Amino acid sequence: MKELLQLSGVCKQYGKGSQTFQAVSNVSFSINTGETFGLIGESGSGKSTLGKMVTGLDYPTAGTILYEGNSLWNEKKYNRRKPGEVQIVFQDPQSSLDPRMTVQDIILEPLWALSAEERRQKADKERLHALIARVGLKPEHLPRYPHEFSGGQRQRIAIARALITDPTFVILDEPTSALDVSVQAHVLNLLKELKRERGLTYLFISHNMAVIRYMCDRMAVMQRGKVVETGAVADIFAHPQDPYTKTLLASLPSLHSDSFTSSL
Ligand SMILES: Nc1ncnc2c1ncn2[C@@H]1O[C@H](COP(=O)(O)OP(=O)(O)OP(=O)(O)O)[C@@H](O)[C@H]1O
Repeated sequence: MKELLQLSGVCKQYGKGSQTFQAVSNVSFSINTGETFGLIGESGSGKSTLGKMVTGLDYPTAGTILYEGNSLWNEKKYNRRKPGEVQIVFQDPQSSLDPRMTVQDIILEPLWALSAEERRQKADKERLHALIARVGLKPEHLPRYPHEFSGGQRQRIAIARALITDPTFVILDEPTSALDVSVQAHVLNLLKELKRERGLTYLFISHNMAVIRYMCDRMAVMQRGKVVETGAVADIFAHPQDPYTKTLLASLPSLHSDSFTSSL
């Protein structure tokens, strides 16, 4: 399998002098083209920080991140080889969508990173309508504002926004954690279908083992900034090695009985 993303010895330290904090410590793993790679860990374990370093929102203080073999960072400078190729969907669509922008402007906004010619092509009305229909929205939604929508609909807007540039790699940072359990399953299934249809590769960040098992091929377990275990999801669920992974799995029986797993 071809490696799309390779992280080697990645660190992120915040602060200066005696006030430093190591949010990510010496993290290494690879993500293959076409897979969904899960990143699980408790709150504050460094998952979102890793996602931000891959999308260019924050720089690593040590280590390398290669995308298709090329380094994404040169010191603090993010090398955007093909703008729009890597996109991110955040956890909370309430705060990640600008309340002053219409749905249409929100979805089209990532196109400003592209060339004028590409922008014209990708902003084509028929293409936009096909995309919003695919994520479960309607043309009459386009002139409206985010507050007029439910949490699930807002996350569909965020997904359309991430896909408008035709990315190859999408980071899903707790994409359904803020949603009602019944809505979660619909959005997860939509993400699975979109991946298949578009040949996407996902980095799926979650603190929910049931969601990771449902969505991912391989996974890494993070604790306090470090990766404590990496492997195929089926293997880790069958034979967890690290005590922390075992603790996470021990919490699963209660998840089995919740309406998330029964609604899938
Ligand atoms: N800009 C920042 N400055 C200082 N510390 C930060 C900054 N961003 C994150 N941190 C700290 O780094 C640690 C890792 O945060 P991160 O958001 O990556 O964790 P997480 O695993 O994604 O947690 P959650 O599931 O709660 O989002 C946390 O202790 C957080 O407080």
